[in-house]
Amino acid sequence: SSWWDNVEMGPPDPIFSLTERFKADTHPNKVNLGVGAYRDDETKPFILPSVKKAEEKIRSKNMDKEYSAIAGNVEFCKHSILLALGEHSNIIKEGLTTTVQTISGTGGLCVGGHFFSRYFSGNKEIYLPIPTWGNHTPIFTLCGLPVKQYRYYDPETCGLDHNGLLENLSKIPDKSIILLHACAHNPTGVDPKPEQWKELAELVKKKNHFPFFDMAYQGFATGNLEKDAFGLRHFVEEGIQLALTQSYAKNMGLYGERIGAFTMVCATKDEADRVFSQLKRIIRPMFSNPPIHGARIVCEILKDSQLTDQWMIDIKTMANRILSVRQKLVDDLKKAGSVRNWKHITDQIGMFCFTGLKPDQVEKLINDHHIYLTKDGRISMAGVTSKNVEYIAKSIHDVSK
Ligand SMILES: Cc1[nH+]cc(COP(=O)(O)O)c(/C=N/[C@@H](CC(=O)O)C(=O)O)c1O
Repeated sequence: SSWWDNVEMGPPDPIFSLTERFKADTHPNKVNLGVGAYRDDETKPFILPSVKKAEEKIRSKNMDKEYSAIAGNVEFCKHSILLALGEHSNIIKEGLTTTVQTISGTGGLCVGGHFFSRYFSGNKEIYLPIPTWGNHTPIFTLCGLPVKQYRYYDPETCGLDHNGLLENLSKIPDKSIILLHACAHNPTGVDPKPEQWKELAELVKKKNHFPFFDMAYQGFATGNLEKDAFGLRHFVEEGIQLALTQSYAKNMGLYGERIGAFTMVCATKDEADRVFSQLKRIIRPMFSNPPIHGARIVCEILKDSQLTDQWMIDIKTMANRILSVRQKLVDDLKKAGSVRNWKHITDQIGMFCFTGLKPDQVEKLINDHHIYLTKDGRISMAGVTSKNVEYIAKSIHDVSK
């Protein structure tokens, strides 16, 4: 027998395996609506003009390749929490937040998950929305945090199950950890409205739950950084302590640079210092210190108002293209003869659309029409362009009539 006889073949990742299947497909009309990565109208990856300018500046500085600090680039961490909470945030001024640089959003969730698993004194279970991003459960399971679920999406209305959400979170044990998508919920594209965020904050305060915000799409949902951070900032204004991860993969197109941040909002400066010291003790054995290039790009953009303005334009370019193809897809579905109600395609926001297609219909889309999407019927709107939208509409109509 050999050493690794006991190792079974693992199942393919639901999201990343789609890209592999798409690449292997030679059909001329193939379309990739799988991974949540922005594509321009030519289905090409998009390097933001603001990122190109930032990299030119970095290149001209001939910077070294020395190790980053364990907690990452200090300037990057400062800019990140200011971006999330706003320039006028009191808790930042009072030193109540502590931020570390992480391996993108996934890394932030993992560092945070390990911290909760090691130190949380409340109900050590993390509640994830139904449905949620496919990697949330594996991440927190890896961290040794038991995963539970709370009602979030209403398949009947293709909208938020607001009453179910409140009722569910009022019934679970006090002081539970609640994972919240800050904006552009993945996979449903359904976000709470401001009034619903306010009701949720009331409940969280009453139950003394601990929110863990996952903000992987700030700016991408509505094209507006402040609007997309409404829920997060309202919770902070209500005095709720919380954890936050940020990712620059989508809103700066820095997917492969793996640049993100984890922040803990604390009760006192002293608590923030102690939490910071223990976050570093999780990071050091995990990846020692984070990559330098992505942090430098983010710093160049966020510290220079001209580059920040350009970034705002770039974000609007992406958000607006996605908004336009949402409408076009609904129009083309009608043209194709579909009589179903596809209103949710334009009601939903951010990168994804939760079509409501069932697994057998998804399989037909992949096998008969060479259109790749995840089993749960999620499509990444970024893969839809003015050139393939009619084909996609006809194909969806064909499998759903
Ligand atoms: C909600 C959410 N949180 C965190 C991440 C992590 O992204 P990172 O690149 O680690 O910063 C993603 C990525 N989602 C897309 C890509 C992926 O699955 O990794 C997706 O859902 O397609 C999310 O959708």
